[in-house]
Amino acid sequence: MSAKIIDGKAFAANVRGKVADHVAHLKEVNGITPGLAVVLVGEDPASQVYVRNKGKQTVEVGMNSIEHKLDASTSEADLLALIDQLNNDPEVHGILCQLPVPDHIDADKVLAAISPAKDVDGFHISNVGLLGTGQKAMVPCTPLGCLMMLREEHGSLSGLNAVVVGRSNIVGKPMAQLLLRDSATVTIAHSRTKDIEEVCRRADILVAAVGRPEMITGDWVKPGATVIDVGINRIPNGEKTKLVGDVHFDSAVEVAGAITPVPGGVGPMTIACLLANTVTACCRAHGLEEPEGLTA
Ligand SMILES: Nc1nc2c(c(=O)[nH]1)N[C@@H](CN(C=O)c1ccc(C(=O)N[C@@H](CCC(=O)O)C(=O)O)cc1)CN2
Repeated sequence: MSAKIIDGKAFAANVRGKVADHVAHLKEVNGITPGLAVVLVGEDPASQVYVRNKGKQTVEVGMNSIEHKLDASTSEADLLALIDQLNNDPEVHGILCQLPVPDHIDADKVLAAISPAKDVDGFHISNVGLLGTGQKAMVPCTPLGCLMMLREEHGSLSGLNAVVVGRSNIVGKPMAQLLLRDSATVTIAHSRTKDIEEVCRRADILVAAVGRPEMITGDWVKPGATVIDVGINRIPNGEKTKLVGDVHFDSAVEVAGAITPVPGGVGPMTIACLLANTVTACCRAHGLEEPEGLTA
């Protein structure tokens, strides 16, 4: 039997709708318009597309979009000065620096310079610590999107066996923390994990965030499991290229109970959750009630 396909595009549209409703409420009742500042350094083509989409969707939900596109040769000091300026701008509620940054810039330094309260990517060490200790944090967008889809699929995640394949700071580790927070039994698997196929086969929830095209095949999947594919890999396809996940979709779809496709699964949720985090940051900054269903 074929799995249910989780429609990330539709899910993301729904999240954006909720964000837009809350933004309208903030404007009408409180006279506040949330503002998101996005900083891009250099001309990486994929980053340019992501930043363009972030700006477009920010405006579509009624928020202010502030874009800073800097030359690839921008010095680290100049970038840090810009972040300092944005940290001190009361019109800016969320700040992010698009990753990756050019090699001469230390990404960790940049992330540490963003005010934790405006860190809508949830990458600042303070937010990492708050999430890890179960406190109110800004949560990284991609794992937050995965969590929203899993909650919708399962209701409660309590007691379910969740396996996260991948241990990156941006996806794998925060994903594991979020699953733990929802009382799942969590395993993080990675390139050194012994019998990784067997570990994956025990998962009721399998999150693939390893960055290796189609590594996880159907025989790694427990029948009926929910498979969330975070991978975005461009591979050759004849004369052209195509986008695939970390999961071999055609075999996994025959075994799983529900599965996210690539494209159109987790990806669209990343920007939707960025907008959700921005409205959350704005509410927190002004001591206002946070929107329901848009945070972890
Ligand atoms: N500061 C940040 N940098 C990066 C992040 C991030 O969350 N914060 N994540 C990625 C890039 N990213 C957003 O920034 C992102 C990636 C993918 C998608 C998406 O919608 N993907 C589509 C396919 C797109 C395509 O055709 O290429 C999908 O999966 O359906 C949105 C946002 C790295 N940098």
